[in-house]
Amino acid sequence: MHPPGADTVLLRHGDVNTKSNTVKRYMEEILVENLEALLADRSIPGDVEQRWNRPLIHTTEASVAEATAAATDAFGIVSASPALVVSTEKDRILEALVETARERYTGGTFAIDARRADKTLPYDSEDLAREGGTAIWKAVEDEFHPEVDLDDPDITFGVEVREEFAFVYLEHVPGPGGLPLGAQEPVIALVSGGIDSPVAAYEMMKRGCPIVPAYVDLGAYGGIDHEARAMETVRKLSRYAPNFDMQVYKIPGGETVDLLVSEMEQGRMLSLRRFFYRAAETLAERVNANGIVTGEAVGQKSSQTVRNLGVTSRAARLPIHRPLLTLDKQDIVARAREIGTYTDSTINAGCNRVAPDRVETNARLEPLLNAEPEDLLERAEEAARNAELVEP
Ligand SMILES: Nc1ncnc2c1ncn2[C@@H]1O[C@H](COP(=O)(O)OP(=O)(O)OP(=O)(O)O)[C@@H](O)[C@H]1O
Repeated sequence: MHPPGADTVLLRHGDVNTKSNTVKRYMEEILVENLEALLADRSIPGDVEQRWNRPLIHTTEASVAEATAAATDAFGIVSASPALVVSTEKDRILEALVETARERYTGGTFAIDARRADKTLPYDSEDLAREGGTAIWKAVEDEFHPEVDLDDPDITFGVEVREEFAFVYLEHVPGPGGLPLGAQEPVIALVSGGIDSPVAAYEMMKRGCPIVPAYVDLGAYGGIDHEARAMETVRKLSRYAPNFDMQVYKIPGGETVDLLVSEMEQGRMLSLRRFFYRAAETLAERVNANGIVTGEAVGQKSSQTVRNLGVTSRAARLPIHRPLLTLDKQDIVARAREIGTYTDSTINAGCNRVAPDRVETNARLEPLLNAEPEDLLERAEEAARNAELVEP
């Protein structure tokens, strides 16, 4: 809900504010580019203005809700408020509060949340809260029984007074927080189309890392549905990053999977992980990426016991980032729903089909190396060199 006449979106960032001025300016520039790309991608009219601490989107009242929704998909944005912009004169602000209350207040408790960045003005935020509260009260008391509740109001009238303008708004729509996408170096995201890996990729994007998606084609153990699902999740992630290339590297792994299934029993899932990591590392060298991200979480699967993660991780020298490491499955599912990558049907394909009846939970490196094909890692390197780029 926004005040009548609201045609501006007031944006707040969080971690960007903790940076030195030079870094902050750099990150704000990236943020503005990303916001512009999100608006353009969704055909929402609007100009983004880079402002110290509070970027703004100037749009139309008809598009202000859509612009707010797009802005709260931008990594780095903590919250956004569709706002009416008025001059910093106190009377003009009170008038805007009254107009907003007349149009939007429908009874119940209310509060005013007033902030003033410009300390040279002849009034302070307490004056605004007190006089604004009285003005709203008078404007609606004939029709309703207004009541002030500062702790848990039904409606909050926000006022933020900055150097040149004051903003009046009714909501703080939460954004993802984090850092603007592109503020960090890219990482290879191993995506399987399951529930976990898209969430893990999203979490790295949230910290500013562009992702280079990589899907390992498991041959007969994967199949067209498996691949289609992986591509679908990348498409969903790309909605958050319209100005970043999200083509998928498809790494051929079918022959190696067949070999692992025919030659190994207990440790085969671990050797398959080693194949993934080494292939991802080789791809990282090829595309100048600086890490690998997976959707693994401690103990979620037998290949994800701490011992097994320790053993399999030795296949790569690059760091393997596991942003879901300590999350419970239900939290990951909730996150997947929030970001739109959740899929509720399961297909019997991918790693589940490769898993042997008796799984290894307590691997040791030496016996695993002795059991797996001698050229496993060379195969992974070659597969990564042969990876083809496909449109998700
Ligand atoms: N075919 C694949 N291509 C690329 N990466 C994969 C593939 N299969 C698995 N991975 C990566 O390995 C991780 C562990 O896979 P696994 O199937 O054991 O676990 P998971 O927790 O069920 O993951 P997901 O839900 O993402 O499939 C995945 O999160 C993903 O990062």
